[in-house]
Amino acid sequence: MTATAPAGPALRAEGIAKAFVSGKVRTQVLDGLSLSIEAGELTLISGPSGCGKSTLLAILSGLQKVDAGRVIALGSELGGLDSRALERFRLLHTGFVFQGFNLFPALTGLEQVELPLHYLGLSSRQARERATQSLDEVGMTPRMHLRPSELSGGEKQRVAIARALAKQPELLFADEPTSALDAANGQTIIDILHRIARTHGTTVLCVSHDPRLIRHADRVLSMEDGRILSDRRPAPPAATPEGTAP
Ligand SMILES: Nc1ncnc2c1ncn2[C@@H]1O[C@H](COP(=O)(O)OP(=O)(O)OP(=O)(O)O)[C@@H](O)[C@H]1O
Repeated sequence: MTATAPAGPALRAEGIAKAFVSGKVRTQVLDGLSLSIEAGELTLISGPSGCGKSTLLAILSGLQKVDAGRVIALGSELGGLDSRALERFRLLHTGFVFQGFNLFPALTGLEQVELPLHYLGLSSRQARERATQSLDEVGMTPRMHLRPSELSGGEKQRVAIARALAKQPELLFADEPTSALDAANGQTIIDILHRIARTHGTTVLCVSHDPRLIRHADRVLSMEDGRILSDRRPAPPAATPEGTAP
């Protein structure tokens, strides 16, 4: 399977629907939602709790299946891939950053980042090179030999971002990446995500309540009740004089 750089949007959803059934209760989370996500941009999906943001992200990243509609990622229709091909697509082309970091307690930062690179078939030397480069990019070189229990929340999230980044994915998904962090650490994570979109041309799709993210996003989609209510492009943050807080 190949996923060539698409001429159009990096990600497209067409009329997607998703419901969850628990006992006799059926919750229609998404009902005919369509959107296009442009390549190389940081797109933020915001909206109140329970409106379906995480479900949408899980569907667009191939983690969950739709009941109806289509998702086209990098030119491949995800619904047309069998589970093996879908797994391979996710391995080769996507990275995921979670609110709770999802790091292995027993592994150092460097080992966490190297692990998926072995699955990609890189040699130990190549994996080490790429992992150290990614950790350097998120400012974690001095602490890359520490385990999660020895790292702050912000540092753990930076390791998780380095792990996603080291795969050099075209698509990077982030689900509430700053919600477990204080203001300063949250800001660092936002800056890193923004820089990844800018310097690597990665398509970054981020779900968040965090209003600080809005002015750093190229585009903000506001969701409510499983629908996109607004689609806007915030003005880029104004340059601040050196030494003043942004
Ligand atoms: N696996 C599931 N089984 C049953 N219901 C689910 C499941 N996953 C999500 N839901 C329901 O779907 C709705 C949307 O959930 P989702 O997590 O997508 O919302 P969200 O906008 O990301 O919320 P939050 O901002 O609080 O994380 C909620 O009512 C939730 O309870």
